[in-house]
Amino acid sequence: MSVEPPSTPGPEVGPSAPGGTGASARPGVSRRGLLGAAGAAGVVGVGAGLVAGRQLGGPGSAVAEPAPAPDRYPFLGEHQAGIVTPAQDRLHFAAFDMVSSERADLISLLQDWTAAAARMTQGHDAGPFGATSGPYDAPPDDTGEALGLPPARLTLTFGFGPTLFRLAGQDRFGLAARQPAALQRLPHFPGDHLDPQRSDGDLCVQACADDPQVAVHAIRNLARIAMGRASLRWSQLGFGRTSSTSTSQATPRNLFGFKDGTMNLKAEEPDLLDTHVWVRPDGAADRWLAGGSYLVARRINMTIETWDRQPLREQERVIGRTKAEGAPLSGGSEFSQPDFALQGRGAQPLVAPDAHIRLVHPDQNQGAQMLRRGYNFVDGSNGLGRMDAGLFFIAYVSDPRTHYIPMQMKIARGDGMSEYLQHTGSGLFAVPPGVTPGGYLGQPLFAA
Ligand SMILES: C=CC1=C(C)c2cc3[nH]c(cc4nc(cc5[nH]c(cc1n2)c(C)c5CCC(=O)O)C(CCC(=O)O)=C4C)c(C)c3C=C
Ligand SMILES: [Fe+2]
Repeated sequence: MSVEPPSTPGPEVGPSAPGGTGASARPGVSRRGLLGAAGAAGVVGVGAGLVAGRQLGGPGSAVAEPAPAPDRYPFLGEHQAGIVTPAQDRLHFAAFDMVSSERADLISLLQDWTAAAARMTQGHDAGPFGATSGPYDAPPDDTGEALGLPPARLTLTFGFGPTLFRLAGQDRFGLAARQPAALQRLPHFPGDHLDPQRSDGDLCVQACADDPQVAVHAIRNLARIAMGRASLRWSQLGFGRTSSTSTSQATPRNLFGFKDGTMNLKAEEPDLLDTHVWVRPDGAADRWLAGGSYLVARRINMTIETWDRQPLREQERVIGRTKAEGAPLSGGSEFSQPDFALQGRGAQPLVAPDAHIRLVHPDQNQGAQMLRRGYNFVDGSNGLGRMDAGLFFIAYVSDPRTHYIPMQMKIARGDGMSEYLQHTGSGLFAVPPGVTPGGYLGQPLFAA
């Protein structure tokens, strides 16, 4: 893995650079850079890279340090990190609206976000000076609450909403001709109770980490950097992952108490990811999205108090799986394929006709699969003794028209689980491919 050295100061700062002796320099050591050595070489605005490879015992020692579990993921790559990356435990998801209508501001924002994301995902402060260095009479280029914290496997995944391309018929940034046909506001589904203040947005950022403070720090600093160009529209915290995205992970549980993520697409299935997650462009409009994906976000409230009063038999009937092991009610163990034809007493199907796993199974959806990456949330209580709780559903798909919308319509119309759900937020975003060395997020979108 390549690593990033502490950044060199910009020329505008001169003697107040970190470690400098200028009268306006702040005392103190520049930041998390002490902890985070690995990095993001070659990214716009970020310094050149070094090669990692610490050895125990110093030069000449024959004993190589055992490879530690990675505490950070590379920022550069063919695809953005945070999609097939093993799902971390915490989420801070944010949607932004552009407040500037200048194309140059959008591009400079994406460049600045690229540089900051490359730094923060490697455990560094958001800017080259850090929270406690730099000009004493200027705001620090990092907010400071992640000082001393490890990278915590932070990933930052960026997306573009339909309104970035066209808003009220207006081509705001000269991008209208590049709006993919699939990138439209999601349709209204039966039972939707969407809050506009928790929906849509020009841009989105999914911050995932194993430490909530690291995820929040990242979003906060991206919002700070965006000031004057984009502003926060809405955001959502998640405290526990509800899916596995790698066979190396145990299946977690959602707030209904059931294992969630058993049949999810996994990083170890590249052929299926090519078919169901990564975009295959079908024309000039979406060519820039090759290697990218679509992110579906749905804030789904779960009436857990009502659910908790249901007998175990009913809970298992609604899901179609056992609560203990997560095995299909047709038999077998967690990873067994359900047998939807198998009947029990009274010739009733063992997996009920309106069971969730029957309705969402690929066989019932023209083979469509998705990579789910959702999180449990509790946003306090409503004053009537009920928690504002649920599942912040995130899914990555190659085309929402075939891989999300028909399935969601089916759930909304006929899934026994819908009785316990209310969709309160929604968004669809095109997720550009990963950043190449020297490039910036979404750069192919702006290419001539
Ligand atoms: C439109 C897509 C889906 C929504 C919305 C959705 C909401 C939702 N799901 C659960 C709980 C479980 N879902 C499970 C499996 C599952 N769910 C979807 C899609 C949506 N779920 C798919 C595609 C699958 C996998 C189907 C398959 O390939 O066989 C499961 C079973 C365990 C698992 O396979 O992950 C559970 C449990 C909740 C609570 C929820 C909304 C709050
Ligand atoms: Fe589901």
